[in-house]
Amino acid sequence: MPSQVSIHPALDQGVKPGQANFKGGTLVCACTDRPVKVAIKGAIAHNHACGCSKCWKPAGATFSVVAVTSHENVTVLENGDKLKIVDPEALIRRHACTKCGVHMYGPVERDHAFKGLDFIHPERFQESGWPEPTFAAFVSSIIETGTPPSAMAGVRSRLRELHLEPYDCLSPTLMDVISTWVAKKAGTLRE
Ligand SMILES: N[C@@H](CCC(=O)N[C@@H](CSCO)C(=O)NCC(=O)O)C(=O)O
Ligand SMILES: [Zn+2]
Ligand SMILES: [Zn+2]
Repeated sequence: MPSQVSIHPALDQGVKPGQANFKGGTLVCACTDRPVKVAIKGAIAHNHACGCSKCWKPAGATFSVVAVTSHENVTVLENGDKLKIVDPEALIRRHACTKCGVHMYGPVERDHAFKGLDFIHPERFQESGWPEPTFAAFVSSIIETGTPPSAMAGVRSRLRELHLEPYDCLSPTLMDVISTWVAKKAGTLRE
């Protein structure tokens, strides 16, 4: 009997594997009139489901689907006048469509392990074949947007069923990248 817990409309029927040779495409917002279009010329990485309150999610989703790409891969193609930065002080400077609310790209410009990367939502690619999410991040954060703590065991169990290992921050790989960067900057790690 499949679980009734909903993670994201694009994942609830099973996570569809992407194509290894996916090299980008065009992200399109949800507007029917003058949609914002953003070209991503290159691979995307670290695709994951994110439970944080800041990432854009479609209606009905508990988690977002979010990945990174190099900033140099990102070009606004059409209707960029509709974009506005959600929170200029945030690490991820999410550029959202002011009409439909979809976040189109979010560069990290600050001195940080992720500097030079942009966060994007692969479900907005007009092309298919983007690499599937491989883990779930900030799972406990869904409580902040209204999921009752009593539902968390079911959510984590459903994520594991979908092969999206749940973490309450980022994946160990990404947390190691951040800590390595911090340690090198502090001079506690020299390798
Ligand atoms: N509990 C908070 C967590 C918000 C948070 O730290 N989000 C992460 C992950 S976003 C994509 O994986 C983050 O790095 N945020 C940086 C930023 O938002 O600028 C909440 O739910 O709000
Ligand atoms: Zn829009
Ligand atoms: Zn997030």
